[in-house]
Amino acid sequence: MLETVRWITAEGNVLAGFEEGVPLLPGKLRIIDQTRLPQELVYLELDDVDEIVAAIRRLSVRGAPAIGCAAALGLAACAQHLEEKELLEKAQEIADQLAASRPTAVNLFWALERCLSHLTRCDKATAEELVREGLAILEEDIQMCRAIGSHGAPLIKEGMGVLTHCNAGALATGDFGTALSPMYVAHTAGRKFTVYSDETRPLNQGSRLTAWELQRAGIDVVTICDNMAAQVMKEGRIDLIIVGSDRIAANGDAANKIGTYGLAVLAKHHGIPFYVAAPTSTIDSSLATGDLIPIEIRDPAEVGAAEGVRVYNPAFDVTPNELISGIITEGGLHRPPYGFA
Ligand SMILES: CSC[C@H]1O[C@H](OP(=O)(O)O)[C@H](O)[C@@H]1O
Repeated sequence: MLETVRWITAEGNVLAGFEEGVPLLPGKLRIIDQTRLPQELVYLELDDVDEIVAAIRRLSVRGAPAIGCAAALGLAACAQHLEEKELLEKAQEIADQLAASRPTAVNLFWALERCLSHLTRCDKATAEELVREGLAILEEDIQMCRAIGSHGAPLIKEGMGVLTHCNAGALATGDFGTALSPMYVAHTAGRKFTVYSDETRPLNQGSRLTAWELQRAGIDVVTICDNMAAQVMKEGRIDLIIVGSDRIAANGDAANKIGTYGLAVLAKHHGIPFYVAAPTSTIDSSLATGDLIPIEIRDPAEVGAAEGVRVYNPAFDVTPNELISGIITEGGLHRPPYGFA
């Protein structure tokens, strides 16, 4: 278990789901600061919207489901400082600030919208109601990730080499992860396999986070540089690829960390099955195709180029549905043609 996103009450109760009788306010959004991993496991406890936005922007908390969970509980943490009479109006303003933190992961917008609409349906709009809804979103995410694990685990056979990109593990979700969840389930079932984890430049979520997660779990993991993936496939070391996603369009086109599209093209060339794992909260049915998915362009400084040299730093790319062998959600393994109405 990794307490990526939790609610911590003033009494120090760490909550993933709602517990009757536990005082919810005053409380704070508690996250693992992923910028400090793998050297240090440090928690941040936040209840200020500017600090929460900054934490999402610098990837202290990251990964589509984790960002959604953090935004929901972050909204609640900020709302507890509001007067009840102004809560509905100010909660919308806080949600707008949180929504402006990153553009690609649809879970961010889905979670905020769900919390605000919950508030309008309540007899009385209170911060405690926002905590309850945020904890419901978190608990549902954890269960969705567990279900993804059970649906995806049969793909991982004894002795396989499994390649993954970036981090779509427990750290990117409420717990268990999406792409890594089938690996955890297969490992628990006693199957032996090796995970090849792309370092995933420029922020190295793979070498820093995925390798750390899998090593902690006792799963055999090999870190490779991104530019080694083709050779590793050519050498026959990879039997299966499973990646996460930040937003999936109605036709199954999937946005994920930059470099994923290239892996899908290589997988096609080498005849390697390529799967995307994501909860249905990552599906954006309002977008017909993946070219409509907004792609975050991040700070050039992250790339570490020579002073004064121009840098292009898109954080995501889109894999067309025809390159995706299957999409694993909590509802099961979807095969093409995809149609997420
Ligand atoms: C389970 S969503 C994980 C997804 O999010 C990551 O992006 P970032 O690290 O920038 O938040 C990456 O695309 C992962 O596959």
